[in-house]
Formats: sequence, structure tokens, C-alpha cells
Amino acid sequence: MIVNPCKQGKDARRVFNFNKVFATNVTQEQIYADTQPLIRSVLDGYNCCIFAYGQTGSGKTYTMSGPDLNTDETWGVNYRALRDLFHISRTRVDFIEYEVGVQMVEIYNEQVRDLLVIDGSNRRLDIRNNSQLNGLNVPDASLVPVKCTEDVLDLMKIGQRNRAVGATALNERSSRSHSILTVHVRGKELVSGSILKGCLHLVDLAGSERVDKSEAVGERLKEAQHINRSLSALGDVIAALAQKSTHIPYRNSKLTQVLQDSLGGHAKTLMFVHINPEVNAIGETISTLKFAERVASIDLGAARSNKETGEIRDLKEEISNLKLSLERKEAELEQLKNANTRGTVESQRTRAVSPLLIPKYGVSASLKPEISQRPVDDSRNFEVRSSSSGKQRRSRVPSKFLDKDIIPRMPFLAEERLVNSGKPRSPSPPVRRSISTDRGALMKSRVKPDPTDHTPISKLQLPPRSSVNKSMATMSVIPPVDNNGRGLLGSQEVPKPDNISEAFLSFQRSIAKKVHLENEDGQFKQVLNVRQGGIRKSKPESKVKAKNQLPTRIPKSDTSLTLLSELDTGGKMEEARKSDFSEPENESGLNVSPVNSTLSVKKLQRNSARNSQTVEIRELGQKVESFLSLKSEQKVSNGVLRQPKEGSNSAMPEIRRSRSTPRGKFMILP
Ligand SMILES: Nc1ncnc2c1ncn2[C@@H]1O[C@H](COP(=O)(O)OP(=O)(O)OP(=O)(O)O)[C@@H](O)[C@H]1O
Repeated sequence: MIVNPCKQGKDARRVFNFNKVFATNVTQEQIYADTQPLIRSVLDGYNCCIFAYGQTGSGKTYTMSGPDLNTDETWGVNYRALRDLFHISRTRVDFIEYEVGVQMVEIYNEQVRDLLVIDGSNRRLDIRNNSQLNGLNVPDASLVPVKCTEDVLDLMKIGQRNRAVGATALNERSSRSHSILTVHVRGKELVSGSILKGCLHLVDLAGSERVDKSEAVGERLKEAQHINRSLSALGDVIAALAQKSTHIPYRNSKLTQVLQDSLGGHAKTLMFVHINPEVNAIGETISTLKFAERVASIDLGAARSNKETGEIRDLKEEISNLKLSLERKEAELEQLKNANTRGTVESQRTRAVSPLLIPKYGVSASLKPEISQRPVDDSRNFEVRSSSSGKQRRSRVPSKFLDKDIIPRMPFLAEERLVNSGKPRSPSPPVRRSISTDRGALMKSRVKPDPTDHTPISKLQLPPRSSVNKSMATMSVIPPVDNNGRGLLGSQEVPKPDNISEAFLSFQRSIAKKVHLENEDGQFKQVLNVRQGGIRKSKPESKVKAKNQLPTRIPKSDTSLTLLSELDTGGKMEEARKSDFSEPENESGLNVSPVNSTLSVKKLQRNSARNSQTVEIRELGQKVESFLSLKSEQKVSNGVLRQPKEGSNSAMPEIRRSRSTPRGKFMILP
């Protein structure tokens, strides 16, 4: 209870609640007695923090360090704590092996300085709040191992000599900085091998002061401002912690940064609050006690021991090793990605150059489907189909589509620019030009020809056109070439109908051989049935064989063939089929006159002319008409209808050619 003698009644009394109140007559040993459990906790692997707070001249340094180091009776908490620490560690020597190290820093004018230096250097130190450092918030500060109390005393003397102290009106030896003595303890349990890590922060804060009372000017005033500011930041942190705020403003001062783990972590924290018993200091006393009351309301939760069992340590080591391994793998993966990106771009260009790798209709087992099927000049679509991710897409995009942002950074294209400088470009169309330019560049980079030879890609000699007279299966691997023997690289052309017709005619011949009609009349009927969409009904075997030869195209082709045939002939073709053309199989055909047959063929001719196959259908009509005329003449002359065994072979190719027309046209549809 604080009694203000200047006031009367209730206003003169203020009551505060604390864990312990020490009167002016208590000894240093009595004060330390309540602190000792924390020291034991440090040896058990806990982090602890003891700091002294109060206005200037209130006795903080007296409590923490003591007035005289030469007399152990007046030793403060720091020495007593370390003395106890060594004493307790010695009692555990059979179970735990301890190592103790000491750091001592000060925060002066918002700068962290090492107090355990003997060369007088005032090096600024950085603060790193990392729980892995286990209290080493200032890792660059000197960490001096100590074995006994004498070692600690020697270090304390060094630290006190280095600490900034100045005389003010309130304290002739006023601490102008916050002093932090950190004791690091590491214990190893001899039986289990477990590791205990604890640290103890012993903090002697600089005292808050009213500048008008301390009469601080100049450097003292600046120090006082820094001190008050940092203590205000400490008050903000304490208030935020007390209110369980989501944001704790640790970073507002070096002091709160250094003490972050102790204030808001899993440490055991004790605060000595010093007040000045003088009546004229009652204002500062009441404000200090209010602050202390707030600090006392903070619930830090359960403290946590830093004890690592053998398993945990092994797991941590394993995690650490895995992290290192993962980092290495990621680095390797990154290198592979970079290499793959370069390789893919080059490979893409390589494929574009080779005529064997870009057939429009060919199928190569070594190629991916999207590559073999893509239209050569549709590189953008190809890219979309062949890429599953943006990265791949970017790496595989042909350069002509990305020349605005990627090409300038590619060295081999820069090389190309040098090669092509001063040379006119190929006169080919724009689309082909862009493609041929890339290919030409790549060819140069791969083959390394004579540097004076800058032949455009459009003039490259590609393999000559292969024969198409074998079968459709061989046709599928034919490199696409035009009539001049050049490859169809980058061209939007489609093969000319003549070539396809020839190729398809070869295929039809092959089909015809496999069907192997026994006689020419059978062949004749076969042709007619095909023309009228009846091949599936009359000769299902031939269709099956055809399917076996064309695994992908035939089914579609057959369907379309039927549709096209019906479209070509219409219902009138049915009449033609029932009339003269079924004559060899139907005895009633004897009644059909040549005139009717000719009329039927002419009707077929007219219907066909309405469609796109006019020329070939007309030719077919003419051939059949002449053939029927010949038959009519024979029939008239002999009076008996004979099957045309002789000479029919010579006419068959022509008829087959007409049969192949719709199928061939279907095949070249894109
Ligand atoms: N319990 C005490 N018994 C006797 N003297 C004391 C006691 N506490 C403090 N003093 C004396 O009061 C004076 C100021 O004490 P001290 O320097 O410890 O105050 P401080 O809070 O550290 O001040 P500052 O914040 O300015 O550093 C000292 O001369 C010290 O000897």
C-alpha cells in the first residue's frame, strides 16, 4: 500500500498486489532466496529471465550486481545465481555433464554492444530471434566459457568496466544502458545421452527518469530519451501481452527484441520492480507499480524444457540431413530444368529441320503422336496440345511465336542474326519464311556447313518422293513432298488430288488382289456394287480385309464411301444396278436392251455431274457406256450373252480408278 502524504483520505492510499514485497531492510541473500528456483530450472533445461525495472537510482544495479564485488555478502543476484549454478551442477556431476558459457551485452542508445571485450571496441551487434539458437539472440557477442565462480567474477568486472555509466543529478553512477548478462547452460545426461539446454537472462535495465529531475543535458539527455523510449516500448509489449493481443510490438526497440523469448516465449520470467521510498518520487513510484501490476497479470503459460532425448536428437539430425539433401536435390533439379529447357528448344528446332520428323500424314514410331500429326505450319496448336504446363510450353514454343521476348536472349539466334546479316531472305511466303528461317539457322548450327553457304531452307534438297504404288501402309510413311520433289515443310498445301488418286488407286489394286475375284464378271459386279454402296452386302470379306490393311482410316472411309456413293448415284442408280449391270447374274437381264443400259449410264452420268466428282464419273460413264455398247454388239451378233472374259482385264483398271475416287478423296480430307 502506497500512502501519499500530500493527500488525504482514500485518495492518499493506493493498493497493489504482488507476489512478494521486500522492505528496505532485507539482505541480498533474502532477495536471492526467492530467485534460486529459477536457477535450478535453468539447469533442468528451461529458459529463465530475471530483470530489474525501476526509476533511476532506485537500486536496480544494487540488486542485480551488488555494491561491492569483493564482498560476497553484498553480491547481487548475478553472482549468486552463477555461484548457485556451479554448485548445483557439481551436485549432478555423476548424472549430467554441464557446460556453462556467458555473454554480456548492453543496449546503449539503441545499439547492442558486447561488454566482454578487452580491446575497447564498440562493435554493433545484430539481434536474431531464432528459437534454434536457444537464447543466442545476439550470436555475435562473445560467448565465454566459465568453469567456476571466479571466472564469472572476472568477466563481470570486465563488463562493468565497459558499461556506459554517467553521473546525473539523481545517481552519481547511473547506468545509461540496459545490461544483459546471459548464461548459457548445456547439460548432457550421461546415461540417456539426452541434452539439456537452458539459458538465463539477467537484465539490469536503465532507469526511467524525468529529465527535469535528472537535469540531463547533452549526451545524458540523449541517453535518457533512448532509455525512456525503450522502456515505453517494453511497456507496450507488456500491455499487448497482458491483453493477449494478436500483435506484440517486439520490434519497436532493441530491448524488447532481445527479451522477446523471455517475455512471450516459454521461459520462466521474474521481474524485480524497484521503487524509491522518497516522498518526492511518489509519482514515479505509482506509475512504476502500475506497470508492475500489468506485468504480473501476464500469463506466459507453461514453461517448456529444452530437453532432447536421444531419439529426438537423432530425429532432429535426420531432419537436418533431409533438409540438406532436399536442398541439394532442388539445386540439381533446377540445373536439370535449365539444361532441359535449352535442350528442348534445340531439339524442337532439330525436329523441325529433319524431313523425316515432320510428315504430315506419315507415322513414325519414334515420334510422339502430337508431333507426327500436327500440321507443320500450325505450331501454335501443336504447342498447346503437346504441353501440359506453362513451363513446358514456354520451353517448347517454336521461336517464331516468342521472338519478341525470348529470341533476343537466345545465343544461337543471336548467332543466326550475325550469319544472316546482309543476306536477303528467302522469297517464300511469310509463314514458310518464318519457319524456314528457324530451320535454316538450326541447320547451320548443327551441321556447321561452309559459313559462306546460306542456302534458305526452302531450297534444301529433301529426299525424293517415294513410290506410292505399293500399299497404303507404305504410303503412311512417305515423307510429304510436292510435285517438284520438295518437302511440304511449313506449307499449307495439301497433296494434289492426282497424287492421292494414284496412291489410292494402288491401294485399291491391292484390295482388289486380296479380294481375288475368280473371274472378270465377279470383278465387274464388285465394281458396280461398290459404286452403288453395295460392297458390304455383296462381299463382306473384302471389307474385312480392307480393314486389316487400313487400321485407322478404313472404317471411317467405308462409311463415307457409302454415303458418297449414295449421294452420287441417288435412287436412280438403283435402277441402273437392277437393270443392265446385274445382267451376268440375272437371267432377266437378257430382256434389258442396250438402249436402256445406255440410258441408265447416262442418268448416272448426269447425277454424278451434279456432284464434285464430275470428271471422273463422266469418264466412268463413258467407259461403261462403251463397254456396254460392246456387249450389246456381241449380244446382237451372237444372240447369246457371253461373259466378257477376253479383254476385260484391260478395262478393269479404268473402272477401279473410278471406284477409288470417292475413297481417295475422303482420305485426303484434313
Ligand atoms: N537496498 C539498498 N541498500 C543500500 N543502498 C542501496 C540499496 N539500493 C540501492 N542503494 C544505493 O542507491 C544508489 C543507487 O542505486 P543503483 O545504482 O543500484 O540504482 P539504479 O536503479 O541502478 O540507478 P540507475 O537506473 O540510474 O542505474 C546506489 O548508491 C546504491 O548503493
